[in-house]
Formats: sequence, structure tokens, C-alpha cells
Amino acid sequence: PTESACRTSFEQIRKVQPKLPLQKILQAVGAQGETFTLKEIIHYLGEYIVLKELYDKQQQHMVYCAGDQLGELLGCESFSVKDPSPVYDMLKRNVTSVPV
Ligand SMILES: C[C@@H](c1ccc(Cl)cc1)n1cnc(-c2ccccc2)c1-c1c(C(=O)NCCN2CCN(C3CCCCC3)CC2)[nH]c2cc(Cl)ccc12
Repeated sequence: PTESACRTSFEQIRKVQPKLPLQKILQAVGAQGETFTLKEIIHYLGEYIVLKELYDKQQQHMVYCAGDQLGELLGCESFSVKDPSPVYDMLKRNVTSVPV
């Protein structure tokens, strides 16, 4: 079962514009352009975590982002991928919706 099954349709299609600090993180993993779907942003953030090895090799659901720009944005030192709320709260604060 893919996690996208539980994603709202909004995340699948509507484009949002990340604010500058989030945009910088997405660009670090090769994202191009100014607007993305939330699904794309989540995908890029996952790549970023892997690329910067922010996840715990033993407990791979734990992300330690203290000292990283991601941690600044999230306002936390670590989080579990099993509890997406800090990430979605951060996204709400760091994207603006693009008028249709
Ligand atoms: C369900 C999903 C998720 C998605 C959103 C949220 Cl708010 C939580 C959780 N998820 C489950 N594990 C991860 C994960 C775990 C460790 C390292 C990187 C990603 C993710 C995250 C994805 C992603 O796009 N995931 C798909 C393929 N991932 C599987 C895990 N894979 C890694 C597992 C550890 C070893 C390296 C590969 C990478 C590809 N995007 C994210 C972005 C953030 Cl801010 C946080 C976590 C994730």
C-alpha cells in the first residue's frame, strides 16, 4: 500500500510555492522551478534526509535534524517519520498556495 493512498487530492494536484528557506533545501536535491505539489516537496525532503544522512542507520524511522537547515525549519532536533505532524505544520508555515 502506498502512502499516497492516504494523501488528500489537494496534495496530488495543487501547486504551492515554497518560501525561500524551504526552496533552498529542495534545490539541494535538484528540484527545479518555483512551484511544486506537496507530494513533490515531501519526496524531495525524503531525498534530502537520505542525501545528508539525517536518518539513524539503526533506527531508520528516526530523523536527527539538529544543526541542519531542516531542523531550523521544523523547529525540532529530531522526529520520527511515523509522526508526520511536525513536517506538515512546517509545510503549512513554509508554502504559499499558488492562485489557480
Ligand atoms: C512515508 C514517508 C513519509 C512521508 C512524509 C512524512 Cl511527513 C513522513 C513519512 N517516509 C517513510 N520513510 C521516510 C524516510 C525515512 C528515512 C529517510 C528518508 C525518508 C519517508 C519520507 C519521505 C518519502 O518520500 N518516502 C518515500 C520513500 N522513502 C522510504 C524510506 N527510504 C529510506 C529508508 C531509510 C534508509 C534510506 C532510504 C527512502 C525512500 N519523504 C519524507 C520527508 C520527510 Cl520531512 C520525512 C520523511 C519522509
